[in-house]
Formats: sequence, C-alpha cells, structure tokens
Amino acid sequence: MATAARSLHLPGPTPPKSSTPSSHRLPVPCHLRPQRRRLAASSSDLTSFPEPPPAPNGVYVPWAAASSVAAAAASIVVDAATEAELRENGFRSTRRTKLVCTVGPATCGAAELEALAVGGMNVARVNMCHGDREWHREVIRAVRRLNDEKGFAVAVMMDTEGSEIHMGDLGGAPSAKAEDGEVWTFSVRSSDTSLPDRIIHVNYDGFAEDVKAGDELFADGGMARFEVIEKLGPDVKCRCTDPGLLLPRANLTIWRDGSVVRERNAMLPTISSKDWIDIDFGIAEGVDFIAVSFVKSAEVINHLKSYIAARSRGSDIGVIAKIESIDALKNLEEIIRASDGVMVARGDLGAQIPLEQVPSIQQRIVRMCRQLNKPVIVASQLLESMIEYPTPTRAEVADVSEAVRQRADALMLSGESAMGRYPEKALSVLRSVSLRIERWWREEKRQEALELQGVSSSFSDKISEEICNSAAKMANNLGVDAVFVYTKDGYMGSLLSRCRPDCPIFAFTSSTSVRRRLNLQWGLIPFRLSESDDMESNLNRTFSLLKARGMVQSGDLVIALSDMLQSIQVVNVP
Ligand SMILES: Nc1ncnc2c1ncn2[C@@H]1O[C@H](COP(=O)(O)OP(=O)(O)O)[C@@H](O)[C@H]1O
Ligand SMILES: C=C(OP(=O)(O)O)C(=O)O
Ligand SMILES: [K+]
Ligand SMILES: [Mg+2]
Repeated sequence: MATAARSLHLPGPTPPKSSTPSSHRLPVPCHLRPQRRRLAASSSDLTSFPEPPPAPNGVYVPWAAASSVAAAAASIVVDAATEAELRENGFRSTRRTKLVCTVGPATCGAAELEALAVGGMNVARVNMCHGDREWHREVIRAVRRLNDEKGFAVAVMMDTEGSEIHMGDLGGAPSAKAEDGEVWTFSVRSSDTSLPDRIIHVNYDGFAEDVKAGDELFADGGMARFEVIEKLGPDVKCRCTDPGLLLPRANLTIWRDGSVVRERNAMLPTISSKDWIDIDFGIAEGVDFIAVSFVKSAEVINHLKSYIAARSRGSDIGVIAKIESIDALKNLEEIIRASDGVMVARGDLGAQIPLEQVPSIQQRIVRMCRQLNKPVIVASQLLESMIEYPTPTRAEVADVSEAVRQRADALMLSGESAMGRYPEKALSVLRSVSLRIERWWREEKRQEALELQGVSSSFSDKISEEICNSAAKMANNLGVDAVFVYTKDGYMGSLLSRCRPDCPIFAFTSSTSVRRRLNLQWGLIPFRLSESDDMESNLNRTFSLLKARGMVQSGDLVIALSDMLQSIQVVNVP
C-alpha cells in the first residue's frame, strides 16, 4: 500500500470554495437560498402562507413556502434540509442513509456549516484530537445557532482523543513530506519550541521504551511508513520506507514481525484524564453523541454512561463505540450491546489488522449492529481523494455504494470535510450515491433475507418489537406510502428503522433531543410534535398539519404506530 492522493499538495488555511457546478451537485432548493423570503414566525396557520416561489423544476409545490422558521411556531417541526429533500425527491424517495461530517478548518465558518446543513449533513462531528476547547465550543455553538435560527436539526457528535500514540503539531506546519530513504527522528522530548526539520515529537513517554530496532512505524494508519534504525535515549531514529505526507497529530502504530506491538501502550486507559475533561466540556455544551476512541471493552462504555447519567440530569447523550482496535474486535458483541451506536473506524482499524480483512469486518459489524438494534456509522476514507480533487474515484464510489447496500445507518466524512478542498462536493457525492443505490435496491425489490432476532428484554419492549416487525412487513406487502411512529423516547422509532422498510418512516417525538438523536438512524424522518394521550387526535392533528404543508395528501395510505398505546393502525389520510 503506497501513499494515496494525499501525498499531493494540501490546502492552505482557507481552502478555495468549490464554486464550479458538478454533476453530483443537486440544485440548492430555492427556499434555502440566501435571498429566500422569511415568513412571519407568529403564524400557526400553515395554509395561509403567501404564494410560494416556484420550485427549481418549475413545478408548483405547496410546502415550498412553509419555512421551518415559521413552522417552529406551529405544533409540528421538521428541519429545513429534510423538507427541501422531501420536496426535491418526493417523500417516497427521501434519502434513508444518514450523513456525518467532521468539522475542521475547512468548514468551521458559519457559511460553510450552513452549506453542509443544506447539503444534507445530519450530524456534525468534532474530534477532540485536534484544536482546543475554545475552537470546539465555537463550532458547537455555531451548529446550535444554525438549528435555532435556520430551522435545521443537525446533531453534534464529539470524539474523544483517547490514549493513542500520535505525533506532535509539526511546529505549526500544515504537513510535512517524508521521502523514501530519509532518516527521521521520533522523540519524546518536550516540544514547547518548534523542532528542527525531520524531528517529530511523540506524545507518549513510553514510546522509546516500547520500540526496538527493526520495528515498523506506521504514521496515519500506514499513509507513511518507517523502519526503526536505532534508539538514542529519548530519540528514535527511523528510515522512511514508504513515502507519504505527515499531518499534524497523525497517529503512530508500532509493528513487529507482522503484528501490532502492544506493550506498555496497550495498558493506557481508553478514556484519559484529558478525555474526561473533554467529556465534561461536551456535557456542558450539550452534545448529542460522544464517540469513544479505541474502545477495548464494554466496561468503559458502561462507566461513561453512568458518568453521563450522574452528571447531566435529564439529558440523554448517546455513547458511540469506535471500533478501531484488535481488542474491540475481540469483545465486539458486548461492546455493541453496551453502547448506543457504533462507528466502524476503518482508519485506525486498518492499521491494526491486515487491510484485506477490513471489508468483511465492516460487513460483520454492520449486520451485528442491526441485529442488536444499534445505529452504525461507516467511517474513514470513503472519498479520500476528494481531499484534493473535485471528483471521486470509481473505487470510492463503489465503496460508498457498498456501505449503502449493506444498509448502514450512516456514512461519515473525515478529512474530506474537515480540511479538504471540496467539502460540499464530497457531501453531495455521498448524498447522490446514497439516493441512487437506495432506489436501485427498492426497484430491484432486493429484500435481503436477514432474519431479525429478538432484541428486547422487557415484555413491553417485546410487544413494541413485534409490532414494528409486523408493521414493516405489512408496509412492504401493502405498498403503503409511509409509516408513522409516535415514539416518546425513540425506542420504537429505532425498532422500525431496524426493519429497513421500503417506505419512509415519519417519527414523531415531543423531545428535541430525541429528535436530534433519531437523525443518526436509517430511514427515520424525525419530527417534533407535542403529543396528547389521545392517539386519534394525534393522528388527525398530524394529518392536517402535514396536509397543510403538502407533505401528505388525501388518500395516502399510512401505517401508524404508537409506543404509548402499543397500537398499529392502517389508515387512509382523510
Ligand atoms: N479541529 C480540527 N482542527 C484542525 N484540523 C482538523 C480538525 N479536525 C480535523 N482536522 C484535520 O482533518 C483530518 C481528518 O480528521 P479526523 O479523521 O477526525 O482525524 P484523524 O485523521 O486525526 O484521526 C485530521 O487529520 C486533521 O488534519
Ligand atoms: C474514524 C476514525 O477515528 P479518527 O478519525 O478519530 O482517527 C478512524 O480511525 O477511522
Ligand atoms: K484519533
Ligand atoms: Mg481513529
């Protein structure tokens, strides 16, 4: 594996905006363009809005006028991006696969964040490996502002740094090129001052003790490789064997005789003391998900969950387990059971196991997550070449397609959106490939024969599960237009998503945070709706509100489920 496209030049601090139209880019819906009309936020009568502007294709679409800002005052809320997608694709063809974007220097500005939200970002991810807390605070608040002011419902995910071994900051340089045969020194000396050329600071004090002459050192999951020549106290001299680009704080993996070296570094805690402070920060800033790097066992997930429960009364932060080490693979099932979701972190995983094992392990994790009813994100290098270039490779498109075909809940951009030159284009490639593969799947009627095992522990949850399994089957057999699920805590919504039905799932919840968290789950279109105890009146109110916005029509066939009543109804929209 030689260096990839990364070894070419990298963007400076302000990457050029992608302004050229691309075949992947879908038109920005007119009501989301900057000059769009703002509607009175006080009105709750959605039918009385002024004549909307024509849709881009010239077809009159009634809900084009109903901006989410205005809708916030009414009793049903759906986000601006989803509404635009519903309009663009028709609601049967809305995107089922969710999209996560890592925010970095290329996308931290308000305009760039809004462009990602318009482009379909469901979750914004910040990685505590990089940047300081002040920077992350600004980004998290900018996302919240976007949600509050512009009617999006983007969830925020925060990744812990973890105790991985990584390089220092390269003295402020954006990158450094390691060439074949060059000798580089990796040193644990403190790097308060900028280091001379070809000397790299390593963050882990035990590094010089753990390595031996002859070991291989992988930087950034193998994007550049070195051989250890000799140790001189705190300095480790290495020769570059596979040239590549070194990025600030790139991780380092030590290999000996064909396997990863796990000496003292294997004893480092999964959540370091710096991570705990970052977690406090995340709780204080109200993030929706915390993704734990280098999880080794279920224990750490349980520990973090009880920590969060004790620290943040009433709030419900989802804990995502990043599967990126051999230990995680050993304890896979118990880790998935303990967590609220999983990330297939292929970047680091691919540095710990032979690369050719990554695809089958990805498939195994995706399947197991669906069996255990946990959302799963496929991450890293999906569109790596788009860090540099405006068009993906065919192989990358095939990789994205495969993750969509496996029916993963979500796809993630890392460097492509954090520091690449074409963040919006990369997102639009994920979006258009997802839509196309999902449609192909439905047209071909490829119902996979995945037999779902029972997941619920209590009898009441078991009833919900049976209802969802039956409803999904009925929905496919009857060809209904949508399934509506009234889900207080989101559990029934997730059980329905797990069945991956052909039609879209409208999920109604009264909680803003549940609604944001449902954003990570396949096929769910989350709405906020203040529900009453009376299902009949909930249903009628939903119908009239959605009809007024043109989101359903008289005669549409809907299956409605409620977790309060544990009911299932088949109804025509009156
Ligand atoms: N907050 C940030 N500040 C600066 N650079 C960032 C930030 N977040 C991400 N990046 C850049 O984007 C790249 C990809 O992001 P990510 O996959 O989250 O991290 P990593 O590659 O270190 O595991 C990083 O290597 C880094 O160069
Ligand atoms: C998603 C991953 O984690 P990070 O980007 O934080 O290294 C990965 O390793 O693939
Ligand atoms: K990391
Ligand atoms: Mg990683």
